This record gives sequence, C-alpha cells and structure tokens, in this order.
Amino acid sequence: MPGRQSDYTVVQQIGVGSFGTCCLVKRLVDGQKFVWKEVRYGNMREAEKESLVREVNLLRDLRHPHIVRYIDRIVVKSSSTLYLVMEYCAGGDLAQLIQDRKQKRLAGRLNSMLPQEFVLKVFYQLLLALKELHQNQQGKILHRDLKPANVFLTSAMGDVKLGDFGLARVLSSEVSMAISYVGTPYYMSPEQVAKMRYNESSDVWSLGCLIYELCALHPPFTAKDQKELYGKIKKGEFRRIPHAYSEELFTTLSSMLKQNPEKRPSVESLLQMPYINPTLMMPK
Ligand SMILES: CNC(=O)c1c(C)[nH]c(/C=C2\C(=O)Nc3ccc(Cl)cc32)c1C
Repeated sequence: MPGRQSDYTVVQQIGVGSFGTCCLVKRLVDGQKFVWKEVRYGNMREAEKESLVREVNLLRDLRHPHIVRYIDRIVVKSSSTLYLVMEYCAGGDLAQLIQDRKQKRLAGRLNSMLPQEFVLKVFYQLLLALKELHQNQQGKILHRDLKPANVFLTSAMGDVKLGDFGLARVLSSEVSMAISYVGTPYYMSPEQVAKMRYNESSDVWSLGCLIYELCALHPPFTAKDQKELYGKIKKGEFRRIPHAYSEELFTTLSSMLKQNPEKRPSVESLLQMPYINPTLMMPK
C-alpha cells in the first residue's frame, strides 16, 4: 500500500535529479534513512502519466544488490507530485567522487587516480545491474541515462548501485531528452546523435564512457559545445586512459566505444572476462 508524506520527515535536500529534487528523509516509525525524489507530473500528458505508473510499478518490483531499491511511492494530488522513496546510499554518487579526485589532481596531490581494483569492481557491479535490467522478466528495461551522477556508493569507495533509470523511457522523447540532458550529453552514443534507435548496446557505450571517465577523470569525448561534441562522438577518436591502467582494460573500453553498435561486446560477453568477473578467477 502506498505510503503518506507524513510517514517521513525531510532531513535535507541532497541533490537535484534528472526528474526533480532529491531529499534525505527519515521514516518516523523507525528512524531509518531513505532518499525521496520528487517527480512533478502536473505537465505530463495522460499517456505519460499512465506509462509513469507502469514504469514505477516495474521498478518497484526490481530487487538487485546493484540497483537502488525503490521502497515506496507517495502521490500528492494537490501538487501533482509523486515522491519515489528509495534506498539511501551514504557514499553519494560517482560524479562527486570524480570531482573530488580532479580537485586532488589540480592540487598536485599524489594518488589522485582511482585504483584499478576499484574501477574493475564498479565495472563488474554495473554489468550485473545492466544484465538485470536488460533481461528483466517483465520486459527489457534500458537505462538510457547511465552516467556518474546516476551511480551511487553504499559507502566511501564501497559497492555501487545503479539508480535513476527507466523513467527516461516514460517521458516523451523531447521531454526526456530535455530533462535527461540538462548537462552536456558527454555519454550520448553515435546512434543517439544520429537519432537512431536506442538499445542495449547504447547502454554498453554509456558504460564504456563511465568506466573511461573513472580512469581518466574526464569523459572520452569532450568539447566546448554540443556541435563539436557530436562531431567528436561520430569521429570516435579518444586518448588512451593513463598507463597506470592495464592494456586489457583499455582494449575492452575501446571495444565498448566502437561506432557500430553491433561491433560492441554484449553485457554477457563482458561478464565472461575473468579480469572483470571475480567469480571466474576463483580456484577450481
Ligand atoms: C551530496 N550528495 C550526497 O551526499 C548524496 C548521498 C549521500 N546520497 C545521494 C543520492 C541518493 C541516495 O543516497 N539514494 C538514492 C536513490 C536514488 C537517487 Cl536518484 C539518488 C539517491 C546523494 C546525492
């Protein structure tokens, strides 16, 4: 049964997500911390509202260790606002972590780079999350907005959970594009630039961009404006990640950033790589 706003108290605003404000909240009955995200549906068309309800019901039923758990939903009709109550991730998001490391590098501090062991852990856990979404029993879910700000840490340098997804599919393409790409669309795939269909291999492209950025502390394609960025994405040239990271990892990322979606590795094939999947390295 859906909860009520009065079941929670707002502790503080902690971010502005792609669909609205994020607040740290406490459940009054037990003091447990959660995050709720406001989704203002007042300006949505009827069809969008109906698919939003279907999408939230689908996401509510997802249970996976590397996907942020949807806990509850609260509808406040008077303000046409949906509050999605979700699992609290005390480590914040990967965008903050990358920003912190960039500050360290600018300050000339040593060890500003993220350890390869941590990068590979994030790589593996996000592959498991994408596998769960793409092979979901109730229908394939594409993330469509995989980026550091949508990946959350359970603690500092801890495990990661994928959040803030699926809703982009609900909204009409112009609305979701407008909201999803409030910032610069660094992770947009060549097929999205060409306004072609988005599919699982587009999520693989975005994951390749994300893991590249964890290594280089900047995306593979950067530009001063969107036109230049789209040109670079279509050209497909990018520098090697720092040599502190293995040739194996750079080769894998290069395969994920292939222009032709059909040439990119699948999530399944990436999970079969022993250097990524620790369960494959266990002694027989
Ligand atoms: C400065 N921000 C933070 O410290 C922070 C922390 C500790 N957690 C978060 C964000 C979330 C969090 O902790 N759980 C979430 C579930 C879904 C979404 Cl879209 C966001 C979150 C943030 C933004």
